[in-house]
Amino acid sequence: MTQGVALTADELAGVMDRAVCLHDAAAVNDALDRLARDITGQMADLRPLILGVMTGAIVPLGRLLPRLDFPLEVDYIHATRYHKTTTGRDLVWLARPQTPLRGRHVLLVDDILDEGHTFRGLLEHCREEGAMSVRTAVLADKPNAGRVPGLAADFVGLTVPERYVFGVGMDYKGYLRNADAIYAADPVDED
Ligand SMILES: O=P(O)(O)OC[C@H]1O[C@H](OP(=O)(O)OP(=O)(O)O)[C@H](O)[C@@H]1O
Ligand SMILES: Nc1nc2[nH]cnc2c(=O)[nH]1
Repeated sequence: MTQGVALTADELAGVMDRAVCLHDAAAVNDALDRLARDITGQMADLRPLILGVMTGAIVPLGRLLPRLDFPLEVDYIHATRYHKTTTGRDLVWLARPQTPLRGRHVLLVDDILDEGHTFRGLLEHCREEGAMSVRTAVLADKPNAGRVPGLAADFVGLTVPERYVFGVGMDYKGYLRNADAIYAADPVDED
């Protein structure tokens, strides 16, 4: 697998300085509250299996779970197509969930929906494994003309423009997932 570029603290500080804040920490909190309310409304009685899509889901899922006050199980699924870069390629599977999916109501949680190839592959996998239903939740939705036709998330926190975004789980070349707001990288940093 492609390794991330070793960026220095100065280089990362430059990326942050040039970036534009799209959704600040308060807006992200509100979006997580809304997501939790919507998910609860539809899934509270389904004893769902929630699958975090690693690695990006780690922050939004970790913040969503304490907001969900009903019986649920959590596992993870790991597939990547950006490999710590800013350009998507083929979906590479790194881990399949250990929990059997047969007969389960599954909720896939990810940080961002962009072209949709990741969700398409994961939805296919869950259905092949016999899930009774599969829903999708994302913190950030990036509508674009390259989207897999007909693919949309069931639960969306925020919308972002067609820029490379990072923060709240989303990486910039493997870094900055820990930023507590959602930023758009400057075009000079997008290569
Ligand atoms: O809709 P798509 O165009 O398929 O892109 C969305 C996917 O891209 C990112 O994952 P990435 O492959 O970068 O792995 P990561 O979660 O480790 O950052 C993100 O976490 C989504 O899973
Ligand atoms: N971090 C990050 N990951 C993505 N995966 C697909 N699009 C994006 C994006 O804009 N940012």
